[in-house]
Amino acid sequence: MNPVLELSGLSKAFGGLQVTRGVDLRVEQGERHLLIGPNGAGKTTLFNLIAGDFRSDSGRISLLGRDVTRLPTASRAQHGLARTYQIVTLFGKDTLLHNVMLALLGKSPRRWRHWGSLSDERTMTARAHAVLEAVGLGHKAALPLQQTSYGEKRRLEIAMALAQEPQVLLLDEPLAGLSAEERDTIRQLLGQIDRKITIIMIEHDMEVALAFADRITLLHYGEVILGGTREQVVNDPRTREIYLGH
Ligand SMILES: Nc1ncnc2c1ncn2[C@@H]1O[C@H](COP(=O)(O)OP(=O)(O)OP(=O)(O)O)[C@@H](O)[C@H]1O
Repeated sequence: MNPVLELSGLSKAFGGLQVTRGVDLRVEQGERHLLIGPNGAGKTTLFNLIAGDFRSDSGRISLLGRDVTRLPTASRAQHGLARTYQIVTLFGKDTLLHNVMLALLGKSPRRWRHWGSLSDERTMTARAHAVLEAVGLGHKAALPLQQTSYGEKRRLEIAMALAQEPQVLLLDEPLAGLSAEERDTIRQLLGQIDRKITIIMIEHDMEVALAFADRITLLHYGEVILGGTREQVVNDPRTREIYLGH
């Protein structure tokens, strides 16, 4: 099978600090792939390289069989990649509905024009409502975002990424800072995402993350230490030594 995402020899340094070291990674269609590693291992940097927020110094990124190494972030999104960020990056004064509509517009070529016809607008509004319903926020559509809880914002972020109908979704610590109840809501939400969408996730909550993952890659000092099935990586002594044991 062809991988949906393939990284070959990817490297990145910030000044003298080498944070990504010759990373090779293959992710197959529909896979739930977990990136683990101690703080500072370079996980978020790898997401930034994949999404195009940072430019790699060397190596190659192939998305759905296409070389996207030199493409800007927006083009990668057009080619099927969506991500959420570790820090909530939404428009606080705007309603939940408008936030989702902005995400929908981000995917649409209409973005750079004015609104199209009234029926276009109706379709867009209906889709935004459907996306909010899917993450259990339908009843809050008209509320300004700043009146929602942190957990709801994190759910909205996932909704906005899904609204773009990605083929590959990057989730950066979707459970960070959430209560046990909110974590459970996100866990269920993640479990409901269509298997056609490939997901790569960074997450430190091992209980949820391990239940979710098919395959795991362990990073340390920017380098892939090992990758394999969940069982292979969990049972490897290096995982305990470098990550789980700390
Ligand atoms: N824009 C930047 N400029 C300089 N150094 C950076 C930049 N972004 C990340 N780094 C450094 O790169 C290293 C890896 O950081 P990164 O955030 O990728 O790690 P991480 O594995 O995601 O960590 P965490 O689990 O704490 O989120 C760190 O030493 C960090 O300080």
